Amino acid sequence: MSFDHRKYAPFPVVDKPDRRWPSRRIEKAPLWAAVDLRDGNQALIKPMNVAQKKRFFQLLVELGYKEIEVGFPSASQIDYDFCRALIEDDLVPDDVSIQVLTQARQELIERTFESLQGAKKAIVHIYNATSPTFRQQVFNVDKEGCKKIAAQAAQWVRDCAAAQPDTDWSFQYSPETFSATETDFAIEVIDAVNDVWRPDQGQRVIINLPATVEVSTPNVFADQVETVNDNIRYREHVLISVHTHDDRGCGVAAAELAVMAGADRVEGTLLGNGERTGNMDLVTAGMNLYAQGIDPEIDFSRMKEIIALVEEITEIQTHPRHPYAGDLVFTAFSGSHQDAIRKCLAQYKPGDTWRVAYLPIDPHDLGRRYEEVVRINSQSGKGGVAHVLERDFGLTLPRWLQQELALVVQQDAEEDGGEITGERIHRRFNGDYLNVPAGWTLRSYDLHRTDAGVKASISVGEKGDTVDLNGQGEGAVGALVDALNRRHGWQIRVEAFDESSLGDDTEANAMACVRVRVGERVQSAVALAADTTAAALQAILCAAGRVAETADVEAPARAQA
Ligand SMILES: CC(=O)SCCNC(=O)CCNC(=O)[C@H](O)C(C)(C)COP(=O)(O)OP(=O)(O)OC[C@H]1O[C@@H](n2cnc3c(N)ncnc32)[C@H](O)[C@@H]1OP(=O)(O)O
Ligand SMILES: CC(C)C(=O)C(=O)O
Ligand SMILES: [Mg+2]
Repeated sequence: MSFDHRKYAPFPVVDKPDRRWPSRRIEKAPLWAAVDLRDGNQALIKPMNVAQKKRFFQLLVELGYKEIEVGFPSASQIDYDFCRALIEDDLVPDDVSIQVLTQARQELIERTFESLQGAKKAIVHIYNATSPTFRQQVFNVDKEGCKKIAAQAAQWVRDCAAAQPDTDWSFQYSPETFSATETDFAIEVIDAVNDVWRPDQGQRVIINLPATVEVSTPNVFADQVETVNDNIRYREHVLISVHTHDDRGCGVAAAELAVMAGADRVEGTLLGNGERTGNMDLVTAGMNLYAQGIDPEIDFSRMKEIIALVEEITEIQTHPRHPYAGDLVFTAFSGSHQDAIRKCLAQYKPGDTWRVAYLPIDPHDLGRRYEEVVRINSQSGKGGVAHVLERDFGLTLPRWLQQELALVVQQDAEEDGGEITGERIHRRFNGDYLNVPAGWTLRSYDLHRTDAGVKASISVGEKGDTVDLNGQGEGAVGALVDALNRRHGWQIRVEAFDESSLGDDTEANAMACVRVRVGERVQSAVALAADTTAAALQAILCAAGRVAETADVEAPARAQA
């Protein structure tokens, strides 16, 4: 059997009874570093060319990222050329630092500094892997040997920087595979690097803690970060950064808990592109803050632009359920969700704190439309159908009619198997309730109030082919019902009747909805008209006409002819 979990060992828990991070809250955005052009790039089937890197860099700058890892210039001519272009064409704003990565090898470090000649400010980022697997199987070094690689490289970096004093240098060190390294050993290595760099003497230093491969639950990573935070030398003089990957699907969670555990800075990529399952997603992490009322300091209102550019350059499509960014993340198909969203949206006023069921943020903030929020399929209920008619066609139906229409729409959806558009619901509504059967159009009406009630003379039919119906009742509707009963020998009972006025932007001013019973037959109808009386009379005529059609009764004017 090859599917055998005994091949794997559990990651050891960290014994840390004094952990403080679980009761902390993130109250401001960390310093973000975008590594799309390096870590994201090294994961692409087709790595970026210089022109693509320029466009991506420009977007990152415009969004608000201040530290951007632009490549691995000692490894690739494109990355080298890109660095030169950024510097020589003066493409880096004064408040933005470019960052470059290199292995802890002298010739590579020297070439890296060469690529940065003339930069106003830059971050040189060195790494070596520190975990037992790497020490034993990849580098074949003991702990001392591993520490020496790091300290030696730190020295080369310091020397190279000293030779280019016009640049404002930051130094960054990553104990690669930190999360799989014994934490006390990682601290030893970090201390050895900082003993060379001396952040306490004014050198800006970033200590970046990578979950190169995510190997544990995020709480374990947070414990590791808090341990480093509490025990490294020069802590108050260095920035602690985290760089998480998403192998277990928790890259963002691990970074968030790490910030609670003391990290000042977070590295990631837009939409999470990166090696294997990806890097920590800057969009999700930033928007998670935003949804808690914290300024992410990045402009995600340009979400459509972010998605378009990332998709074009990475040639990777965004999952429709991708947090905040996917096509479907603001869409509810299920009935109870739609009902709750509709009720909350109706109560929400601009300026209120956002409290809308099932929508963690306002879709408008990311350039999305409320039109996408409620979409109808067989999982939908009356609330959703009503919402679509209200939203797209300005029609607010009474509850009993919502229920009736929703059943019909659900049948359509079940037969169809997919989504039912707003237009189709509207067509169904018109066909089943609103369209007037031939010969049953209200032409005019004349009402006389007497002591006995209302006497009505109602002209019905089509142009040039009308008849007057005369009846008496408590009101106009009663009088029409009386007239129809006399004419057809029916006993019409009005079971439900609702009328409402419509918005200013509609031709009709009033809507009436009726449900009548004629013997065993129940029929609902709706009418839109210039006034409420006309709407009520037309709705009754429409319902009567539908009953007549199925009972083989002629329309009044035709019967007369
Ligand atoms: C987790 C990360 O994302 S780390 C970044 C990874 N990104 C990349 O590797 C992309 C760019 N890299 C490259 O193009 C190449 O690896 C280069 C140009 C940097 C180096 O290429 P090469 O010299 O051919 O070596 P190769 O790629 O095979 O690297 C392996 C050698 O580097 C050593 N090495 C690997 N990482 C490091 C490091 N961080 N510091 C020092 N030495 C290292 C290995 O021990 C091995 O040495 P050996 O040849 O003596 O056994
Ligand atoms: C080089 C480091 C920071 C890295 O990308 C990783 O460990 O994932
Ligand atoms: Mg990485």
